[in-house]
Amino acid sequence: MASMTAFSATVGCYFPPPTSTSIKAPSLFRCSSSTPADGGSAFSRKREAAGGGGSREAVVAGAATQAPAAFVPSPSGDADVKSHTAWTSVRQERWEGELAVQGQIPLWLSGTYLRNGPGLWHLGDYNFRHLFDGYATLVKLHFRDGRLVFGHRQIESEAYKAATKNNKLCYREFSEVPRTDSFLSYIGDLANLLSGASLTDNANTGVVKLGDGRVVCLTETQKGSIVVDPDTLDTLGKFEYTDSLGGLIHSAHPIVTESEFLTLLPDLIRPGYLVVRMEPGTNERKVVGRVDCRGGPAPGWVHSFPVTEHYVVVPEMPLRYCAGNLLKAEPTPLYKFEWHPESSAYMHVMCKASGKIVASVEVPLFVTFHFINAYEEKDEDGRVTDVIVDCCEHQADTTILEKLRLQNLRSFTGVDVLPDARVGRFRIPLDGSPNGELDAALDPDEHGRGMDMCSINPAFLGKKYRYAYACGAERPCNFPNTLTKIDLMDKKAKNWHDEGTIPSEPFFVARPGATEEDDGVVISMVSEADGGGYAVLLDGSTFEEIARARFPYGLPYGLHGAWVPSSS
Ligand SMILES: CC(=O)/C=C/C=C(C)/C=C/C1=C(C)CCCC1(C)C
Ligand SMILES: CC(/C=C/C=O)=C\C=C\C=O
Ligand SMILES: [Fe+2]
Repeated sequence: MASMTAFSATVGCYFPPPTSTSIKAPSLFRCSSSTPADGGSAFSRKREAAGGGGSREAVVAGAATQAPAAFVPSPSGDADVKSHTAWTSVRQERWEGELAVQGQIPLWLSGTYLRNGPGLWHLGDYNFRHLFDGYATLVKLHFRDGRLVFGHRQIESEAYKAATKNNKLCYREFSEVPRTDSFLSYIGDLANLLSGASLTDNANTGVVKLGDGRVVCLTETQKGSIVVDPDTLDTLGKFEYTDSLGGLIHSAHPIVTESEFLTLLPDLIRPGYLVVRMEPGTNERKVVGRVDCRGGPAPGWVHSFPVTEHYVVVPEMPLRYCAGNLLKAEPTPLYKFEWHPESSAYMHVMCKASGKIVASVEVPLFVTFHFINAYEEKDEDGRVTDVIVDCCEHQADTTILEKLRLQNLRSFTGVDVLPDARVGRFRIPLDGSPNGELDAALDPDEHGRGMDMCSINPAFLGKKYRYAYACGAERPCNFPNTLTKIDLMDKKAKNWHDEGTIPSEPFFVARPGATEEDDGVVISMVSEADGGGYAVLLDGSTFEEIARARFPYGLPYGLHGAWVPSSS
């Protein structure tokens, strides 16, 4: 599709032609109190020339030009290698406006797609190390009557506000730790470190719509649960858990439906996990049950976990939390985690109704961030014999964590460096057998041996399903760069690819009234190499592109999204 050169001015504002380099915001659209005290000055362009990879203009909204390319040094120190837009900090704190659409947005698509992710990776001249360190950038695509309004805004976590006010890191992020002097001056004493007071609340991983309508941005620290307004993207305040379950961390990916919010609380003191459930309209989690770890000095990392109709599956991955690493100032090779192959890997199956463990099996070693789905398999008498669990599996290789370092992401030279991944399918027997199986659900070459950032039709959560949408690889690459529809029945994949771009997680939205599993659209936001970007809509069934809308400037890579349907 040809790209558009003009943008609509009906909702937001006029964009000057992309060649312009000036940014002048109409005062109407200037940020108000949310603008960091030091405004643009804390984010000087000097850093780009110095190889920072960040690109942050004066903090304005409502007016934009094509983003200037940011320069980062190549591994050899050559300053000519441009940082891909996906790994370049968001250029301004917020923007909102209507986009010109090429193609057809289905008229039934009415609501807001929200996407969250780490979008600001520097403070002044200081550059963060890891993709997961960035301050949260929340993006919306509001669809109505075939039209599209786009907006983005930084989430005003305590960590973000303190960092922008003081122009330095004040809380512990995924890999970044404040320097002792600034840390002590801001936070206080060591007790605050142990109590979790110094942990980040930077809600940069995902966003969920609770059954009661509240929209919450999340990360892996419990304090990083932040309520936002899905229309204005305003930060409304902390989501406070009113129970007394304690703990500091939880899974980044709760299972959220109209009727419940289920999550896992890893217990680092007495290695295990609490499975907890929260009813819509409340802030109180109740314990469903507890799983004790079978191996290792600590629980395995639970970035996500799967459920079936009747069971919660608790994965015990050999990539385990490490309390020692948590306290270290410098990042270790696996950050806050440690790889313990000797501890083996396990899958525990808990009955949702009783909290009882119905199976606990040893499985082959595995590494995953994201479980795709799970379901119960029955025999001819209707008895459940096995639980099937699918995930984006990194071939039991932890190097993917290192590949997500910004320096590595920014230094793609055309050499293929993305480690292989596959759709890993676990079979967990419920007959008391001690072992479960793990195999590829389809030939990984179908999707270029890249596999992550998945979604399914939410009506098939926990049920036998056929289709998954995810990012695969068109090699050579250093990061998944295709949108891929996986057919788990035919064991085939269909791939969409736009050379040089990085698309974010393909998010499936079902057509209201649909009877086929893949009747709907798939939404993704695409970052181009040189400062541009666009939203793309694919038909969920044919996987053909049906619409695209250019952004005024490209956005950094974002992680996970949610759909908030229009209320009328
Ligand atoms: C963005 C993403 O996918 C994961 C983010 C994970 C984060 C921010 C984890 C943070 C943590 C700490 C700040 C200390 C405790 C351990 C851990 C949960 C890893
Ligand atoms: C970006 C990512 C994990 C994000 C967690 O929320 C994984 C990418 C894996 C690449 O193959
Ligand atoms: Fe995730």
